[in-house]
Amino acid sequence: MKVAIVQTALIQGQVAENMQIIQDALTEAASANPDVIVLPELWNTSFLPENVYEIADVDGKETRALLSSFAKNNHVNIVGGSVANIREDALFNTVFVYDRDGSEIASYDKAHLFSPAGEDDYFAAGKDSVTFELDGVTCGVVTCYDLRFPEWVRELALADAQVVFVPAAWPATRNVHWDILNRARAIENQMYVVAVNSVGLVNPKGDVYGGHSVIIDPWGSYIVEPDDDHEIKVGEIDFDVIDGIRSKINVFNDRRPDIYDI
Ligand SMILES: O=C(O)CCC(=O)C(=O)O
Repeated sequence: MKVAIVQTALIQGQVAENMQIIQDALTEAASANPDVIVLPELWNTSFLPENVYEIADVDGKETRALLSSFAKNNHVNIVGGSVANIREDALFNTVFVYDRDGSEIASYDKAHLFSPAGEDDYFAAGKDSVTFELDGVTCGVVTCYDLRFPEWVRELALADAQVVFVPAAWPATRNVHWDILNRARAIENQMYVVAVNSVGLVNPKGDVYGGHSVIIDPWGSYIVEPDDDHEIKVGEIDFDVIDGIRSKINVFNDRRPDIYDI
């Protein structure tokens, strides 16, 4: 599975400009002929303008139209990062996923809202973990702060996810956490992690997003290395590597849910 990840800067609160940035990035990514394109978190509004509710996509209408037609026209799967999305008057941080026919095959609402930045003042939290099939491979998605909750990613592994996608808007000041947590989730769940962060935008709180988007294999090795360039990155996932590690050290056979209290 060839994966293209979009590590780009966004513009705070400027939905039309961000739409254009993402449309251009999709076009550039598609030129590498990938099987899947992955976008970062909250690419329509960025993280987190005060007027996010006013400028959010209602029922994901604009996002869905763009991603569905791009997926269909380019015959490519898209894990659509996330967008600020209003559903029944509540605001969610939602990932939409499309297959090569442009059909929406999944949507995921971020479950762990980043209260240190007040995300929970604006957004409603999702409560369902989600897996979906891309070209016959079971995949899952978590969004940014969700990465800090290993039990949430473990649920996806136990649902047989071979790849977990992590769209994010993760500040550069905590790149160390980001790097280590992504690797840990890949190693402990013996799966691939594809993590896609924005880069460079300075928001009103003074955060600079760190990039360091990566593809990590189940051994913890980088298929795409972390850096802070503004660019599309491409890497190949080899599913035999999952079988390889699980045939040597299989944590799923040896785990002891019978003695865990959580
Ligand atoms: O956990 C972190 O350090 C960053 C999380 C975050 O920025 C987010 O979830 O939007």
